[in-house]
Amino acid sequence: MASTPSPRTATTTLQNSLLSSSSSSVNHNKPSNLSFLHASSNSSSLKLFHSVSASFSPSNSSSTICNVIKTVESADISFSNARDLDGVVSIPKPTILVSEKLGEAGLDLLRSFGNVDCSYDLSPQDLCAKISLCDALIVRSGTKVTREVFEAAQGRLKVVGRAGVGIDNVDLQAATEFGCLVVNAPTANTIAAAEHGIALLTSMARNVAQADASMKAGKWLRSKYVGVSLVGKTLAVMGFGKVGSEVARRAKGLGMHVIAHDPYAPADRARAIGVDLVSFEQAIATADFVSLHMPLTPATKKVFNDDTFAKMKKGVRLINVARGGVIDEDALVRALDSGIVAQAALDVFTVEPPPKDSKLVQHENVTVTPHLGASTKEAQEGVAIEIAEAVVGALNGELSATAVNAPMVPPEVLSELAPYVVLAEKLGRLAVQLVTGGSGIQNVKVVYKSARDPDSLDTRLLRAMVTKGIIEPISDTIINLVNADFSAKQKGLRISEERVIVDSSPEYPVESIQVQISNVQSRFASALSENGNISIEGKVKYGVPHLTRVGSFSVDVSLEGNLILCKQVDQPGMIGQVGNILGESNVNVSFMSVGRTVRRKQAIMAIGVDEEPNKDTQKKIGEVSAIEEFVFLKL
Ligand SMILES: NC(=O)C1=CN([C@@H]2O[C@H](COP(=O)(O)OP(=O)(O)OC[C@H]3O[C@@H](n4cnc5c(N)ncnc54)[C@H](O)[C@@H]3O)[C@@H](O)[C@H]2O)C=CC1
Ligand SMILES: O=C(O)C(=O)COP(=O)(O)O
Repeated sequence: MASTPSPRTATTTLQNSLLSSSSSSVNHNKPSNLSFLHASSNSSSLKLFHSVSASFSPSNSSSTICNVIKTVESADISFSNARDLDGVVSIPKPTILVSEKLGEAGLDLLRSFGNVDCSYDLSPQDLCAKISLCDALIVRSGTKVTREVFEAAQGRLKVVGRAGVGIDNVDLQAATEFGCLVVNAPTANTIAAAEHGIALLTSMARNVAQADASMKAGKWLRSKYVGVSLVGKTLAVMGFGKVGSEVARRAKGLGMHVIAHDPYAPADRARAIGVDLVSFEQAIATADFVSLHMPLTPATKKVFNDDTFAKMKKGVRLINVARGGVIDEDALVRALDSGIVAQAALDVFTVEPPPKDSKLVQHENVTVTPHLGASTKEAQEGVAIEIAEAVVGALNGELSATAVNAPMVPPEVLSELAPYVVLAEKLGRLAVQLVTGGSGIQNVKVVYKSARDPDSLDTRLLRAMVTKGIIEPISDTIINLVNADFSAKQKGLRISEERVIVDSSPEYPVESIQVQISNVQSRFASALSENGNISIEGKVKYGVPHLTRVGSFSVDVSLEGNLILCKQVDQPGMIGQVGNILGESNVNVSFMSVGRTVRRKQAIMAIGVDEEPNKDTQKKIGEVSAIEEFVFLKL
């Protein structure tokens, strides 16, 4: 193949980084699963190969690890191959479809790399019709990138770029199944969203939108639109992440007393800007204003509902620039009608756009904006550049720090580590559930005992899976090998690793994995080791992950289903008593293990259960006199 690059093509870097000119198969050892461009040496025909990537969702980690090894060859790429006059084969430019308005600087960057098709307001049918001619798609929150879109792409779509934070409009599972990388731009619109939150807060307090509408209708209603002052009032920031902390900082500047609720934010980061982290109940019961900045996850869906509104101060005011789905919108209408909520200012809605006759939108005490949080010139330029760089990088086959669905590990490493990957995630998931809400997690240490030389043990995937286990239950980010470190850093989480070389068989990559979380309180004090850290350890036995240590106690339970940990006085009959209570409420016990430090003193009982025991059953377990503490953990 000729080596002179054509200036009219965008292929130089592609060729340099990805082109495998002599092999006819995908190079699995290359630590990238994006696109491998292969030019056959005896043919001018260019083919694009996709390696199917794995999704590491908790429910399917082991099966998809096997899938990752599968490689499929796509059809010939459809942009035509061209030869320059001097005979140099030029690879056609990729086509990038931009389906929503994107800043010019980002578009310029994309145009310098590929053919850019800006087609806004496409119907779902039109999007599906176009997508098979596109290598990349860039969207904001208005385009639904559904399974149908990936199906219609017929294997050509390599990357979807979300020019913003929330990726709830992209079917990530489908993207992963179709081998399509999804990247987002998580930082460039933080300030814009925070400023919009403050704009809604202040304009709501002074009835700016309502007064403006009434004047335009020819009225002069000075006494109707008397507002409320902000100084000295309490603002509860729900979700103390990137946007929430910037809102808090600004509200302090307005003279407000700011508290925040975020079970996973470090208290010292809040204290540094004069904000107290409090419990959910305390936040909603004491606030005059409540501003929402948490992600939409199963745990936060409709978390503001009839029950929570009933616990709020009468006359509370609510701001939402996060996601509409965290509020039960019907319950909010009821709370507004009853006066519990005096006013609400909303930028986001469960369905966007909301129905024209939405009672919430039409309510006279509600101020609305059409999802404008990220819509400043500056944020849109920033987001556009951030996403354009990520998409171009992905088309070049580079690792992306903001990839949300693409693990990149050689298949042979994956297959060997598969059971340890499951163990690592489960240990992370267990460890985070042992932390008392509100403690804030900062330091996590993962200790691998292994007989292997450190150089021949690649722990990136294991570390990523521990990180995934810790972060996913508390965020809407999907963690994988690519974004694990980035996400941990974003959340102020320091994950350190230690290798302990043991004298056992190097046939197995890892003997045990220990996860330690330091400087936190535990819901289960016995999980604290002598040095005060939450510490749990697991091993893989016959291919199945097992929990082998909790704090200073040895146990041996396979990590399947759910787990109850009890600390009790080591005496006869304990297994029977707890087993009976579970049996009476039809909770099936899959295994039990008792570990103790000293005979007839304290012991830990680990009980695997298929079903989640209800509150009554848990209460009964807690009432067994010899049981000192217990905790229910979902695996
Ligand atoms: N309206 C708009 O145009 C925009 C909306 N957003 C939305 O704002 C939200 C926040 O975005 P970022 O600050 O960038 O995300 P982030 O990930 O930095 O912060 C989210 C915080 O919520 C916390 N959290 C998780 N579960 C929680 C719970 N149950 N209760 C309280 N806190 C909880 C997390 O620990 C984290 O600190 C997201 O939903 C995002 O989609 C972001 C940008 C623009
Ligand atoms: O970044 C986010 O999460 C947003 O909600 C911004 O949405 P947008 O890009 O303005 O449609």
